[in-house]
Amino acid sequence: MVDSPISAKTTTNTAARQRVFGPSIWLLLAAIVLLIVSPWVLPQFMQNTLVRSCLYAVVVITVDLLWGYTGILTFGQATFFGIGAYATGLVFTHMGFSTGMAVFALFAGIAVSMLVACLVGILSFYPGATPLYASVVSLVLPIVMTQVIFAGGTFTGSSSGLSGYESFDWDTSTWLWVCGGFLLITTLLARRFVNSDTGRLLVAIRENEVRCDYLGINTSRVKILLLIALSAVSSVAGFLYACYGMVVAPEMAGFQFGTEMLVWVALGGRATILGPVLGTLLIDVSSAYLSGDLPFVWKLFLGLSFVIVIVALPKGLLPALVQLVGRGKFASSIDQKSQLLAAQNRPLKGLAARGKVALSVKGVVRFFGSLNVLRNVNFDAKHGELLSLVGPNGAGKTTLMRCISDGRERSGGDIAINDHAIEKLAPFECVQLGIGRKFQTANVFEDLTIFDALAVARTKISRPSIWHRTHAIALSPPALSIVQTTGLDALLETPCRLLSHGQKQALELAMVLALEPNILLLDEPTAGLTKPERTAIGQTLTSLARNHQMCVVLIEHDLDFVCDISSRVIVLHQGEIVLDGSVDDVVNSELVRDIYSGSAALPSQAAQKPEDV
Ligand SMILES: Nc1ncnc2c1ncn2[C@@H]1O[C@H](COP(=O)(O)OP(=O)(O)OP(=O)(O)O)[C@@H](O)[C@H]1O
Repeated sequence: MVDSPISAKTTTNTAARQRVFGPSIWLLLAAIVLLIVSPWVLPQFMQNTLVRSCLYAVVVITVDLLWGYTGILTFGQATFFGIGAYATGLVFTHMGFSTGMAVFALFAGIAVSMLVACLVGILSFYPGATPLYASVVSLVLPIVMTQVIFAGGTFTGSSSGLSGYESFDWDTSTWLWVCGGFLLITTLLARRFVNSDTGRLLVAIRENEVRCDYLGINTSRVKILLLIALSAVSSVAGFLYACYGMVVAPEMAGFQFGTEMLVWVALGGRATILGPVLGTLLIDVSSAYLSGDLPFVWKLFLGLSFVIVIVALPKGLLPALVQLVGRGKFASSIDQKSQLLAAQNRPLKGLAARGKVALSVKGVVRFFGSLNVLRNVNFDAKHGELLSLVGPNGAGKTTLMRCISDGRERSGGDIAINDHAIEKLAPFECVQLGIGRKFQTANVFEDLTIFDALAVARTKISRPSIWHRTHAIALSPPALSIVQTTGLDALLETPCRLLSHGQKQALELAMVLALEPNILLLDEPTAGLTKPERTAIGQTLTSLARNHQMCVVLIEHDLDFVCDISSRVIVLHQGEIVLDGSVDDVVNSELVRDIYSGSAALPSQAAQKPEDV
């Protein structure tokens, strides 16, 4: 049972997972030295400000992970900072201070934050929720939190907050080491995390969540878990803030702070970790010095800088700076060569158990308001069958494919995949039953490389690590064959956005095949391809059906192509199946000719008696 290498470029079968260390070792050493010597070189005021800025920067990292990497625009991270701070303030004020109480306050803050994050996550990311809805929920969260604090009266200190409680008796330099060290460790862990398999998955979700869903990835769960983990980090920052400052106030959990953090992330550079950290330190320290002397001018200056950066440097300051000094793409710190391996002589891991019938469609109907797009569609498809769905524009072919791959799509009827009724299953759950769907227009991850896109496609089969980054993946023979025959294996480090239309189509097909499905749904896979590319795809599809016993269901407008490769053809017209037979049946059908010439009536309509009309 081995995975064999496929080319000179990929001639190794060493460990598939390798460690990733960023190139910023000098930056790290400089930060450590700066942190150690800061009490001797920085004035007291600056040290005080930096303690606060370091804690803010930790929360900003969580905002960057959510917004920059995963595409979740959130105003709510301030709330978790506030919960951590208030848990500490409340415990120290009402129960007294001791080391034991501090540990209790720390864990109480983390627990409450995680609980709130879980509720917010479920509300924001339930299947079908839009990104806008998630942002609105995150907007409401700090407002609710502030109102809860106000309503707490003397218990929470209402609008005045809590102050004057006892805390750790450390000097400023110790606090700076503790909080600076916390920031340093959080930054390193975050860099490591975003360079891991899971970091790559987060970018995929940001780039194309629908594609992830159809790759069998439960994106809602990923986002909820991420939110819960990051709420704990923000809560620890809040705990340290409350211990250090010995004061907590409603503003710490408020909407304004949540919004300011978004500005810091945007200014520093989204999805870079280091950019938002440096941006926060720079802006917060500058604000501490300048906002007292120039309160209005400083705010105006900050607002203007934000607008200018967003317009002129949409990626933020750090990426622009790095580009200026010619270091290429900032975020990329991975120097290992990516490898594709052939998964040979092993049972395919992703392959769902085959049913007696691959696909069963019974009485399926689909309405859009009063528009009846699918009417009582019935057919079965077997493994090893290459079934083409044809019909004029608007016949309902794509709608039927959507109904097969998403249990929530149809208005009525039953569909079973490998003998399992799909009921109301979401697409990622239908994928678990053995289905793979390729969309009409090439649907890949524009910002990922070809290798990364294929690696994301393997998420269902190979659990992504939160620590390591996989640099070698084993593809099933069909997926590998597509990659090799289309030359994508020579372009593994190329970002998908640079690929031609045909290459994107091929990559998407390879991604779907990497799932190791036994039922393949393809919506016009040859659209926009050249003749040789069409021939190559046709040969691959017939081989998938014949040699791998895959059930291939194909929507296609090119009838010559359909006739060349299909073992069976279904003709759909105005949402009804009007013919289900062999290629010869279609070629010789008067009805099909009439349908394509626009003069055919539906059999159900033709069968109607004049008095019924
Ligand atoms: N979300 C929607 N809301 C309303 N009508 C829709 C929706 N999706 C599809 N339709 C309608 O359903 C009908 C069938 O559309 P569908 O895309 O399934 O046809 P098709 O056979 O795949 O066409 P084509 O070959 O042009 O892709 C069309 O009249 C279309 O306008």
